[in-house]
Amino acid sequence: MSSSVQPMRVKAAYHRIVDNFQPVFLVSLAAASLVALMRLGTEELTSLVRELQPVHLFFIGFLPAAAVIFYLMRRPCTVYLTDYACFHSSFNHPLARIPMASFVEHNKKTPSMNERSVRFISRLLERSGLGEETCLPAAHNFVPTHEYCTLDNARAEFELVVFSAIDDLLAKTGIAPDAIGILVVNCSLFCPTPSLVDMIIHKYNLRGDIRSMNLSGMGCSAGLISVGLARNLLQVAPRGSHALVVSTETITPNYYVGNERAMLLPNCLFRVGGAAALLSTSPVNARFRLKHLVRTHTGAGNDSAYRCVFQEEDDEGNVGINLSKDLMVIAGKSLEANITRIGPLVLPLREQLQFALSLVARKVFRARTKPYIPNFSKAFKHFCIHAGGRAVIDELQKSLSLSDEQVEASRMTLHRFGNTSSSSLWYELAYMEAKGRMRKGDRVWMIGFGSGFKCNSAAWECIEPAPNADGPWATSIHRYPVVIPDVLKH
Ligand SMILES: CC(C)(COP(=O)(O)OP(=O)(O)OC[C@H]1O[C@@H](n2cnc3c(N)ncnc32)[C@H](O)[C@@H]1OP(=O)(O)O)[C@@H](O)C(=O)NCCC(=O)NCCSC(=O)CC(=O)O
Repeated sequence: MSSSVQPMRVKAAYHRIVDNFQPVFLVSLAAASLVALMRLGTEELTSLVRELQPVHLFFIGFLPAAAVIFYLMRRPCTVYLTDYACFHSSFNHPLARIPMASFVEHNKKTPSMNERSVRFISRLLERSGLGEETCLPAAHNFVPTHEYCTLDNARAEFELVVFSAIDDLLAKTGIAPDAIGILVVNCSLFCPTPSLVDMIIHKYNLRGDIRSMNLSGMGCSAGLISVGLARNLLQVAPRGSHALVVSTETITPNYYVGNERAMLLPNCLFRVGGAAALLSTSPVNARFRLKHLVRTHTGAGNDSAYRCVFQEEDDEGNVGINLSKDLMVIAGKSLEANITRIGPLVLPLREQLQFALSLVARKVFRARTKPYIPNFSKAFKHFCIHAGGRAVIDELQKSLSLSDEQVEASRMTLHRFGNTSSSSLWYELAYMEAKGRMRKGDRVWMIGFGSGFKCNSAAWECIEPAPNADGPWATSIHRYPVVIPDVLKH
C-alpha cells in the first residue's frame, strides 16, 4: 500500500466514525459488555444466568431493540444531490455577452447618470475581476437602457435563465416533471405576481399537490437557505421524493440610474445567471451527498450588518442596492460565526481543540491573541466561495488561509460569469467538475454570503463526479484559469 493511501484511509475512517458517532458508541458499548461477560468463568456465567428473573430477560432484549428502533426513527434520512444545471448564454441569443465598452457607452446615454459616475463605473469595471464574457439582460442592448427595464422584460429574463437551467436538469436526470414533489425558488430582488414558483409550475405542468416556496429579499446566500429548506421538507416527505431548487437573480429591474457610488457598484458586479438543482432522499443516480448545512445570521441588533446590503432610494428617488464599504469586515465576522458552528461538525479533533482554546482565550479571558484559523483543507478538498466581488474573495482567502488554487473556482467564476448572486456557488462547483478535479469521496464546502447579514454554508461529499465538462463551462474551460492582473489605481 502506498504511503499516500494510508493517511487517506485513516482520514476516511475518522470521518465515518465522527459522522456515525451514536451507533459507533453503542456498538462499542455492546462489544465491551460482551467481552466482559466472556471473561467470566463458565460457573460464574451459569449462576448469573440462573439468577436472572423474567423481568431482567425482558429488559435485556427490549432495551437494546428499543434503542435501535428509536435511533432508526429519529435519524433524519440522508439527502442527495441528484444533479444540477446552470444557465449559460449562447451568442446568438439577444441576452448575450455585452462588452464592457458597450456597457459604459450605454451608461453614458442614461440621462440621469453624470460623467463622474460613468468614469467611476469604467474604473471599477477594470478592477472588478470580471471578464468580457459576462452576461447582461437584453435591455442592455438598447439605449436608453432603463426604458427597456420593464416588468415584461424582467419576466422574459427569468424565464430564459430558469427554464433553460431546468430543461437542462430534466434532460440530464431523466426525471419526469410530475415526480417533483417540492419546489423552492429564491430570487432576491424580483418578486412578481403570480410568483416565480407559479411561473415554473405553470410552464412544467407540475403536480397540483406540490409544496412550493418562493423566497425573496434573502440576498446572495439564499441558495443554501433553499437547499436547507428543501432538505427539511424532503426529510418529512415519503422516502425517494424529489425537490427542485432554483436559485437566481433577475437583473433587469435592478438597473440603478443614479449617481450614488455605493449604489453604482451592483451595476458593475451583478450579472445574469441561475441554477437548478435536484435533491432527493433516493440515492439512485445521486452525485453528491449533503453532509451538513449551517446557517448563521449576524444582523440581530447589529445595524451595520443589517444595513450593509440595503435596497433604498437615493436623494433623487432612484432605487438601488447600497453596498457598504464595511461589507468585507462584516463578511469576515459572519464567516467566523459560521465556522464556529460548522467547524465541530467537520474538522479533525486536533483542529477543533486549537480553535476552541483560541476562542475561549479571546472571548472568556479577553486575551489579545489572533483568532486561530482552523485548517479547513483537512476537512474539505474543494471550496466554493460566493463570487461576490474581488475584495470579497480576497477577504475570505485571507480569513481561511486558502491557497490561490483553493479560491480559483471563485475567481474564475467571477471572471467568466460575474456575481450571479445565489447561483454563483453552482457555477463554481461546475468549474471544478469541468476541470476534472472532482473525485469520488471528495468533500466540498460551499460558503454563501448575503444581505441580512447572513453566512450560510454547506458540506457535500461527492458520490459520482460529472462524466464530462458539459454545462456552463463547456465552451470556455480550456481557457481557464486566466491571470487576473492587478490594475493600478488611476
Ligand atoms: C469594487 C472593487 C472590485 C474595487 O476594487 P479596488 O481594488 O479598486 O478597491 P477600492 O476599495 O480601492 O475601490 C475603488 C474605488 O471604489 C470606491 N468604492 C469601493 N467600494 C465602495 C462602496 N461600497 N461604496 C462606495 N464606493 C466604493 C472606493 O472608494 C474607491 O474610490 P476612490 O478610488 O475614488 O477612492 C472592490 O472594492 C470589491 O470587490 N468590493 C466588494 C464588492 C461587494 O460589496 N460585493 C458584494 C456584493 S453583495 C452580494 O454579493 C451579496 C448580496 O447581495 O446579498
